[in-house]
Order: sequence, then structure tokens, then C-alpha cells
Amino acid sequence: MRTGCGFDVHRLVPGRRLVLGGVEIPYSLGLAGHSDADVLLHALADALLGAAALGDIGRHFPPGDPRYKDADSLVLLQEVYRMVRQAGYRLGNADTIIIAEQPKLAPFIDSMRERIARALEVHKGQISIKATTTEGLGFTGRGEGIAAQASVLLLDSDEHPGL
Ligand SMILES: Nc1ccn([C@@H]2O[C@H](COP(=O)(O)O)[C@@H](O)[C@H]2O)c(=O)n1
Ligand SMILES: C[C@@]1(CO)OP(=O)(O)OP(=O)(O)OC[C@H]1O
Repeated sequence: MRTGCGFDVHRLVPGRRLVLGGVEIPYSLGLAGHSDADVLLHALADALLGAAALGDIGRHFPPGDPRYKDADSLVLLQEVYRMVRQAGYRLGNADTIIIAEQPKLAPFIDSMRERIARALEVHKGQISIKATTTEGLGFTGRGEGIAAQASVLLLDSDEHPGL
């Protein structure tokens, strides 16, 4: 049994799509990045890699590499989980939080959980996503960017999930 944590931040800018947890969210601003800048999936990918001691997302998908221009982070997450499985682990559960003053994310949380669960071929109950503001404080509070944190529990491949 192993645990991992992940954290990521992307800047909010005009003229970009806002994609969180693999779901496009209607908003006047989007997240800047080389990939689709899905901050939640990047934090989750880092947590999975960390739990298996496989480095971090930038080691496997170097920032600026033309192969990852506008990359779908759900596909990168699938590749990360393939590596985790290859290393002899599988997901127990993931708990995540998106830190964003705007937009209101509650209506999209269930779709994000479904998309991630389907992509990883796990049960939706293994994926938790929460959202919080920072009450107007800091860069997230000023709406300059969105942050996300993730923690995961990995089980040995032959271990009973207990779920
Ligand atoms: N971008 C967000 C932020 C928060 N929520 C929901 O609102 C609840 C209260 O947030 P506080 O930061 O005021 O504690 C939070 O628990 C989320 O359910 C949201 O939907 N979108
Ligand atoms: C997946 C990558 C690929 O460029 O996405 P970016 O959009 O650059 O996002 P960041 O979280 O800064 O770094 C992770 C990168 O490896």
C-alpha cells in the first residue's frame, strides 16, 4: 500500500478553454499551458506517479515538447496509470480538491468523476473531487489562476480493494 500527493497551478487567461477533470466548463477565461492545462488531472497524475515513486509528470511529458502541444490530459493520465499498473499497483482511491474562486464547479463535479473513472477503468466511488474558494485571498482568490491538489492510495495489484 502506498500513498502519493500532487499539486499544480495554471494561470487563467482569455482565449483559452477551461478544462477541468476532462470536462470543458463554460467560462470567460481558460487555463494557460502547453497542454490543455487541466490542472486537476496534472495534480492527479503527479499523485499517482509519486505513490509509485515514478517521478513527476514533467519527467514523462516534458513541458514544451511538441508532442504534448494542446495534449488531452486525460490521455496523459491514462498513460500514467498504465505505468503505475506496470509497476505492480492499482488505484485504491483518489481524493482531490480544486481551488478556484470562479466559476462555480459543483454542477460539473459528477461529470469529472465519471470521465476520470471511465478513463482509468475504475469505479466512480474511487474518485473524489471537491472544490473550494480561498475567500478572495491570494492568487486564486483574485481569479488569477486555479490550483489543484490530489492524494491517492495505491494498492498492490493482488491486494483486495476493501471498497
Ligand atoms: N469554484 C468553486 C468553489 C467552491 N464551490 C462549492 O462551494 C462550497 C463552499 O466553498 P467555500 O470556499 O466558500 O468553502 C464548496 O464546498 C464547494 O461545494 C464550487 O462549487 N466551486
Ligand atoms: C503535461 C504538461 C506537458 O507540457 O503540461 P503543461 O500544460 O505544460 O502543464 P504543467 O502542469 O506546467 O506541466 C506538465 C507538463 O508535463
